[in-house]
Amino acid sequence: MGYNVSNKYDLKIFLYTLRASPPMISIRSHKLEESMFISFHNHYLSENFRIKKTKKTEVQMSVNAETAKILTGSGGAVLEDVPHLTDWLPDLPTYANPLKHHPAYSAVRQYFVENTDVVAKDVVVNLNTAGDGIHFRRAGPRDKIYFRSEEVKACIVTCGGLCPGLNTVIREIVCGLWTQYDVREIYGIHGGYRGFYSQNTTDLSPKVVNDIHKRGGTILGTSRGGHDTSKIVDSIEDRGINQVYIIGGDGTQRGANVIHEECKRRGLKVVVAGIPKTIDNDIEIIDKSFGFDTAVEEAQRAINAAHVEAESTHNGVGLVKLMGRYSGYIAMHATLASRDVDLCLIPEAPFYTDGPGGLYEFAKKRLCENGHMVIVVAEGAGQELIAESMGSLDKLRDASGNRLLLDVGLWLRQNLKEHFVKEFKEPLNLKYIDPTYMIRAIPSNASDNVYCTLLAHSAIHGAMAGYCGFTVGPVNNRHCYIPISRVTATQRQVNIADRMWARLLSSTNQPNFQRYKKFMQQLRNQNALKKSSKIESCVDVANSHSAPISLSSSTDGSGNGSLARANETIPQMETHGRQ
Ligand SMILES: Nc1ncnc2c1ncn2[C@@H]1O[C@H](COP(=O)(O)OP(=O)(O)O)[C@@H](O)[C@H]1O
Ligand SMILES: O=P(O)(O)OC[C@H]1O[C@](O)(COP(=O)(O)O)[C@@H](O)[C@@H]1O
Ligand SMILES: [Mg+2]
Repeated sequence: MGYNVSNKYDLKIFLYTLRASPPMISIRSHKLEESMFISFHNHYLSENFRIKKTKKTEVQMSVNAETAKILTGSGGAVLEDVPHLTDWLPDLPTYANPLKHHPAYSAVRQYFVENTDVVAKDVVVNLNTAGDGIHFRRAGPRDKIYFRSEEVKACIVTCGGLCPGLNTVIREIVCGLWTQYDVREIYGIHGGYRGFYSQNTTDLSPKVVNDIHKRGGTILGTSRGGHDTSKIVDSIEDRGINQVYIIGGDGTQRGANVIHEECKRRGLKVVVAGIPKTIDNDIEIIDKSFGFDTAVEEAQRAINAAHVEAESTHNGVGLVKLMGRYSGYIAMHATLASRDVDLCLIPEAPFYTDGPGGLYEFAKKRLCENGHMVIVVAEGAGQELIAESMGSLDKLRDASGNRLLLDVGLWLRQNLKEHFVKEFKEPLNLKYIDPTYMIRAIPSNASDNVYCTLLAHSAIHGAMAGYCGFTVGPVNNRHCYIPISRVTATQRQVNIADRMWARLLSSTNQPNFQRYKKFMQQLRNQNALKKSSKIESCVDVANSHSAPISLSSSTDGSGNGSLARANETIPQMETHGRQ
């Protein structure tokens, strides 16, 4: 079915018709301008809405009614809703929320959240179109719930990498269920998703979790990989679990969504509630992830140490590597907070080393001016540059399928040192600090603890109210239930065209590496040239039956292992590969 729209108002009318529509509807517009297209795109981009520019003057918008649960209010607000148990169990009985009689909460004037309360995804809007755009269901306790206290059998699992605050979330889910909803059966699943297959679980009660928020890590253990949907749901069914709280990052949330879908397919009265965890702050839609503040704060200690070391010696360079696989938020915020950093490198902002506007030139200038400098690098920065300068390396993956990174910290350390000796005849006093795991293995700070409490409480209120397949989190400072597929559809990254990155550039005065594309092209051309000449020499080597050359890592002056130098590595790898 096709709809023609020429402006946002037409679109609104179109949205009213969605609920009665077939799975896929397309709309075309011949009048949409670029700015309107971008605005549509920002408002509606998700698994539920797809927007494609098919021709220069034509935009096609489709709504995937199979995944979407889209509601429109009489004022024109669009709600991207989360699933509810009644979607597949329409006759479930409801019960009065016991919080009505809770002594602590009885003082709250408007305690229960109305079902019509929604939170706008975008708070900065155009005066003429205010109220348009996507909204999410506001989190919080409902007056009617879908579980009796004695019926609830809840479990909690933590998956993926560590993050400060995991224990606080566990603690607050347990204490919240126990004290607010009188739930007594709460189980801890051991070691991530694979823990569902093992026999053992831990009985959780306020007594067991009382002081766990003071410890880093997760008392339940965690893991990567090992997700088998049907085995997990079998285990949920066998144990009679009806509330599953899943704490983890993007991978974990994807896993949670398929568990939810399978529970729904089997017609089970089981809610799956996701609590987003990521130290990298790379989960879309929500304002910020828990543990991020703590990590940025802890990173200050490493940056301070790097600064002290650097300014105490001649040509002192402090190099700090921080976490951030695809998103450089920790590095960016740690740099902005510190003010001692001269150069911040993140995955979203490519850099290059040699020539005008490059890193070496900048480092030389900064050392001449100040005598020292501090560099902060996110672990995912410069991956393309390193891979190209070292020759193509295997793209290894961890058990969850995440790409394993080339070590940008070691690479920078070695290349900076070598370059300064070779080109400027000046040795650097470079101190490399790698606190990556130290910033995520600590307990959460005070503000993260409060944040974790809100997340946990929002999750239990949502589960008791029968919502499921949701991720909980603050959107514009208001906690919401967001469809899981919405937060996993894309990954949040630092927008280098945004004011925050501009603030960083103006505080460090670092170059913006505008010649990056040109530099990479030159590097590729050089490598291609080397490759063709090496193939010729390899043929000679093979003909003369010489011994194979093995690929080994070189050592630096102090005997520490280090990465092989780029222009030495390439011929060695190729010669070895051809034997
Ligand atoms: N697409 C997916 N479908 C199902 N499970 C997944 C998916 N991606 C990751 N997982 C599971 O989620 C867990 C955590 O994923 P991982 O990527 O390691 O960490 P994080 O959740 O922190 O991003 C692992 O057990 C992994 O098997
Ligand atoms: O060594 P591990 O446990 O695989 O963790 C390394 C990765 O974990 C992270 O902290 C984020 O992991 P998650 O995807 O689990 O949130 C990255 O910054 C880092 O690359
Ligand atoms: Mg992840």
